[in-house]
Amino acid sequence: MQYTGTSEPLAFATLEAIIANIHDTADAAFEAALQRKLDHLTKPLGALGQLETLALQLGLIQKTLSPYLLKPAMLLFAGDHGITAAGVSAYPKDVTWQMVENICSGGAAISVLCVQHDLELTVVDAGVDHDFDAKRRRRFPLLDRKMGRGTADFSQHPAMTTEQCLAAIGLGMAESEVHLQAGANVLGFGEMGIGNTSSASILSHLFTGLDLERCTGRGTGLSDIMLAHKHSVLKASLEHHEGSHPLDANSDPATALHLLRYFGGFEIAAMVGAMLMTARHGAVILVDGFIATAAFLVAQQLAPALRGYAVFCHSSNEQGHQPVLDWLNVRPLLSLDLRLGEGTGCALAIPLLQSACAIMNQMASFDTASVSGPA
Ligand SMILES: Cc1cc2ncn([C@H]3O[C@H](COP(=O)(O)O)[C@@H](O)[C@H]3O)c2cc1C
Ligand SMILES: O=C(O)c1cccnc1
Repeated sequence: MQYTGTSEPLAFATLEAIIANIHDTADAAFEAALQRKLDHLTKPLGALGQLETLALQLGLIQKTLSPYLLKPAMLLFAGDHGITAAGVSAYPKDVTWQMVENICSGGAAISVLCVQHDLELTVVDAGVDHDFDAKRRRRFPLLDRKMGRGTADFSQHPAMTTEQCLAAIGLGMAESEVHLQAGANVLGFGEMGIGNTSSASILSHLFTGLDLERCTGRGTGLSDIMLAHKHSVLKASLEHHEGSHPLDANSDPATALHLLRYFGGFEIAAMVGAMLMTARHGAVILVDGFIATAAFLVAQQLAPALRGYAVFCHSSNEQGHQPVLDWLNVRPLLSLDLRLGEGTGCALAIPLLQSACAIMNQMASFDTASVSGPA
């Protein structure tokens, strides 16, 4: 594939190489072996429902009949969004950096859930418009990897330059690789960035073909009037850039990158890279809510084999998430009416992954337990 206009051919070549090394998890013979093992466990056929589907997926990813979780970790990418100037969020932009500090101090939902579920949490400043105090002692590490001080306002300009977009993808790859090389075989990705449901709405619309209106929700809690305003801003932004990008998001990888650059964010691009690298290492990708799913749509367009590695953790209450999940034809593990992001759905799904492994590794079979199988 060719991506014209980049001054970083090396980064793009690296991206291509990583994509080329994401192997399809599909393996009919091995899947049959996993299914046989599940069917011989002491329970009626299929009685553990979605847990069985999950166990099977983990087995296929790890190519083992005895899947396991190793060093599960959460990477949370933060970035600011120029589109906030158009009044698309119920909260001020400063909440991004304030929440980054709160997350690192242990006070945010994701901080608490990571402690509860024994997940290593790393926060990455991918482009927050704030000078963090590098000397401050924090409970969770904050990595300074700024790609800029917030993206450009995409109602006027592309959100990122090509270089920034590729660099942000590279950042996500590098930070996830740190954990993958240390042995982690499951990574969850969170985000913090006031205004980022706007990016996610446009990307969801472009990559699925669902109506923009269906993909545009209240985010942090917009009123009806503010929601209508957000929709009109997003619609006008698309019209403003019409002609500068191909209409069909699914035509080729270069187009996918182009659209990510125009309407994405630093933290979303970093998630794209992190998801790709995780699959490249044969590890499990935990997909959180609406924003993470938008990143997944981009990443999947770049590497269709990514799909097999992704566990969709929950269905967000953000309008647009369930339709996108339906479009992807995936069934998420949880439905808790969350609408937060931060990776909270990933953390909450961890016990289910542990249970899926436990049934495969610890349940008796009809033979070993001398229990009669189906009549
Ligand atoms: C206090 C607070 C904590 C959050 N944690 C995640 N988000 C979530 O809300 C933001 C997206 O919504 P919108 O597009 O409407 O701005 C993102 O930062 C997302 O992570 C939060 C939002 C707030 C206000
Ligand atoms: O589902 C999400 O990821 C989400 C929803 C609302 C606000 N922030 C994130």
